[in-house]
Formats: sequence, structure tokens, C-alpha cells
Amino acid sequence: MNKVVWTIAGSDSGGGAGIQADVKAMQSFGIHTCTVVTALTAQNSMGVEAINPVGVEIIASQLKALEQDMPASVIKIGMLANEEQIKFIAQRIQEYKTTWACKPIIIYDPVVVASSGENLTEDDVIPALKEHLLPLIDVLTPNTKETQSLTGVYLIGPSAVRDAATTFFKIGIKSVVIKGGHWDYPQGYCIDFCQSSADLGTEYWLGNKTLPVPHSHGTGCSFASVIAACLAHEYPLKDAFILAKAYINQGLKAAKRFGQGIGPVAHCGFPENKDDFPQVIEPDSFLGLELDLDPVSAHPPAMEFAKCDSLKLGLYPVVDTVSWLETCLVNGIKTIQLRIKDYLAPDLETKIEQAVALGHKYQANVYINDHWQLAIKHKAYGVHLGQEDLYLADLAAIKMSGLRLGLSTHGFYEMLRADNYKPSYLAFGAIYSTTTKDMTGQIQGLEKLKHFVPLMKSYPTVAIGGIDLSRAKEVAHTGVGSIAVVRAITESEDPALAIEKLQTEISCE
Ligand SMILES: Cc1ncc(COP(=O)(O)OP(=O)(O)O)c(N)n1
Ligand SMILES: Cc1nc(C(=O)O)sc1CCOP(=O)(O)O
Ligand SMILES: [Mg+2]
Repeated sequence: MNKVVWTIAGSDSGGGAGIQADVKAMQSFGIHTCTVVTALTAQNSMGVEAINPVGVEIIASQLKALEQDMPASVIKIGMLANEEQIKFIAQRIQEYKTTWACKPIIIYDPVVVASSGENLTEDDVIPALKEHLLPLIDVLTPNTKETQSLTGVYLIGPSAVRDAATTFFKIGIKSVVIKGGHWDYPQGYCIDFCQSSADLGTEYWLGNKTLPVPHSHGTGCSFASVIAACLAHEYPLKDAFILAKAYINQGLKAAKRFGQGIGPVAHCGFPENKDDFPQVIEPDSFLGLELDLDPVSAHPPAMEFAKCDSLKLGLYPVVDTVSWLETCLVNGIKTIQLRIKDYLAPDLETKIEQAVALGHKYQANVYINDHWQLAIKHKAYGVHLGQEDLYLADLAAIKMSGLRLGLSTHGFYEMLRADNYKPSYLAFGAIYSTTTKDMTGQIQGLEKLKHFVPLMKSYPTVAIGGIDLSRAKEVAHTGVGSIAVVRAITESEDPALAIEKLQTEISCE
């Protein structure tokens, strides 16, 4: 089924914000947008001349037409012009949430004040918003001013941002993305925050230098629309968050003036340039320290690991015994991983020692999964770690020992987080579903892999998860430099033949 998102928002006659921005931003992410217009604002690049709200009976007729034919998986709400509209939309959203077979995700960008500073509502709507609409919202995307108006919390630093998020959660909002575009803390940076009430222990902070560009009309609407589009594609919120930020950075850099005043953010398609992506803020990074985030790693930070011999690592078996490792090496494999998940496995150290020795014997590069201390001790070629290991392992010790570091990533956010460490290679998974490991909610698919590979083209890249002979060619066709497999070799009747055929499929690309 093709994805449909509704936007319930105001029309901007100037073409830069509101419904017009929403349609363009969602189009960039391959989404079909249905529109429910709440107001016909008369505005241009200089300001708002009139609001012209649409009566609720007209809003009702637009909704009715869509309900019958094109129900949405995600509904994005923008400008609501008065209390009557707020109450009406809240009542409809409540109805959709209780009666639709697939409950829609509701994202609300609380457009109360235009970027020009002008009021976009007829009256003080904040009490009505808090009572009727906000408790129904899955993702709220307020800017600094809107956060302050809705929560009463003055955003003077990171702990105030957290307090504001907690205030929103108490109202019933499930997730918040608090935009720091007007925050200027630390000075010269734009910092954004994301958190969900279901996972209060996890915070996502993104940051980049403030872009000194004058044309920024429609950034709020476009940002929320990209999040809506990504959620419709079932991306996790953290990936939607980072893509929305990259989309806006890309659009700000390309923005142009059309009238005499502030021009609209440009709409340039799916972000493909790593320079447009923000930094994932780690607690021990410069921005993390400036923000006073609590340190989480017991070890000193480290980045820039030893380089791999080549950008293309080729067929990369991941095996759990020394015997399998040798079988692969005998059959010409040059990059391989020993992945023993049982930390109490008998003779674990001996097995790692043997794996390293076999690597030398067959002139192949052996990576050790997880057991970085033993990998250092026995001078393996490299270590493969997951995201959860980044605060646990002594990365500085791995770097000092000259071992390569491969990092797992699952999606855009984790990929940019891994980029902070400048590892030796990046693995993208799980491309397809797999029975080797529980990857529920982390299946990326080929389309995302097509974005990951060019974004991270400065690294050797590896695709993993559910790849077999029938899929190897399409995966290799994305340009990824290596294909990591478990079952495609270990469950084949003839491992030597499986290796040969997989090598052939990959080398054709
Ligand atoms: C090449 C490659 N990619 C990804 C993984 C997964 O590593 P990780 O996330 O650390 O999970 P476990 O393998 O430890 O379960 C990998 N091992 N190799
Ligand atoms: C070990 C592992 N890591 C993954 C990740 O996505 O990080 S997927 C995966 C299992 C790969 O096994 P198979 O080739 O049998 O599907
Ligand atoms: Mg691991």
C-alpha cells in the first residue's frame, strides 16, 4: 500500500510555509500528501496580512472526503486558527484513534506564532490546546518560544529543556522534539532535543553550527513534515529526527529570496550529503561538555582508528567456531569475524588465539566480535563492536594497540553516531530479516542501504543481515564494499561452493 499522510494546516499564499511547505517536504520523501486547509492566510515574504480561518464545517467536509478514500498512517497538524478549530480537530483525532483499524500517528507542530513573530491565531488558544489537543499527540515539535508558551519553562539550558519535556509528557504527549533554532546555546550552535515518555532514560541531542543564512521561512512546517513522512515509512523517531534536521540544513544552504523579505527554505530531496547532517552529541564531546551532559563512559574518548587495507572488504563471513573460520580461510576468504556470544565459553581465549594465528597463516584479516581485551592481547587485526559497546569498551586502548575497529549501525542516527568515532569500517544492518539474531524493529531494507552507502562513502562499508545467494547481487549493486553473512555459509550444504558463488555474485558488481 502506498503511504498517505494528511496535513491539517494553513495555506501560505507566499508559498513558503504551511500546507505548501508540507507538500513539498513530504514529496521529497516519496509521500503522497492529502491536505485539509484550516486557514487561507494572506502573507508574503514581508509578513502576515490576514489569517482568514476556514469554518469547521468546511474542515469537516475536507476530512470526510479523505476519511472515505485515503485514510492516513500519519496525520500532521500545523496551524489551527482558533479555539473552535482546536476543539473540532481534537474531537476528530480522538475518533480516528478509537475507531480506525490502524491508529494514525499524530504529529503536531504548534504554529502559534509565525517565524516573522506575528500571531497566527485569533485568540489565546493555549488553554484549549493543553486541554483538548496536546493529550492526543504522539510527536510534538515546538520551537523555543512555543515550548516556553506551552510549558511555562524558560529554556536557559539543557536541564530546562528536560524539564519542559517532562511537562509535556505529564500532559500526555508521547514524544517531543524541541527545536533549538532560536536558542543559541552554546553560542553559535543550533541544538535540538528529542525524547519519548516510553524511554525516559534515553535522550537524543543533535547539534550543528548555526547556519548564517537569511532565508528560513517555513523551516518549522518542513521539519515536522519530514518527521511525519519518515514515520509513515516506519522509520524510528531518532532516524526521522536526524533526517529532518539534515533536510532543513540542506534547504537552508540552498534557500533563495523571491520577494523583498525572507525567502523560503528550499526543498532539495532526500539529504544525500553528510555535511548537511548534524552531529550526534555524545556526552564527552565538545558539545556534550558545553551542554553539561552526564558522562557515561568509564574510559577516555577515542576516534580515528587504524585504516583497513582496502575500501572494499569483499565477502565477510561471521562465524562462531575456529573450525568454521578455517574452512572459510581455506576457501580464499580474506576478511572474517569470530563471533562467540557466550562470554563463558570454554577456552574462549584459546579460540581467539587460534583464530588470530589462522589469520596469519592464510594472510587474512581476522576481526574479533565483542572480546576487545582478548583481541588486543592476541593482536587480532581488528575488533567488531556494537553501539551498546561504545561506552563500555576502552576505545582508546583499541586505538593505541593499532587494531581496526568495525562498528555496527542500524539506521541513520546510529550511523551518524558511529561517524563521531571515525572507525575503520561501518556495518549497516539488518538489511533483511534474519533468524541468526533478534533484529526486531531494526530491519533497514535495500532502499535505506542505497542512502547509507553514498553518505558514508569515505568508509569501507559492510551490509549484514539476511543476505544469501539470491540477494547478494542486489545488495552489492548498492555499491556497498562488503557483504557479511552467517547462515549463507554455515547453513549451506556445500560451504566451499557457497563461498565461490557468493564471491561471483559480489564481484560482478
Ligand atoms: C560485520 C558485522 N556487522 C554487524 C555485526 C553485529 O555486531 P553487534 O551489533 O555487536 O552485535 P553482535 O554481533 O555482538 O550480536 C557483526 N557482528 N558483524
Ligand atoms: C550478527 C548480526 N548482526 C546484525 C546487525 O544488523 O547488526 S544482523 C546479524 C545476523 C546476520 O546473520 P545472517 O547472515 O545469518 O542473517
Ligand atoms: Mg557485538
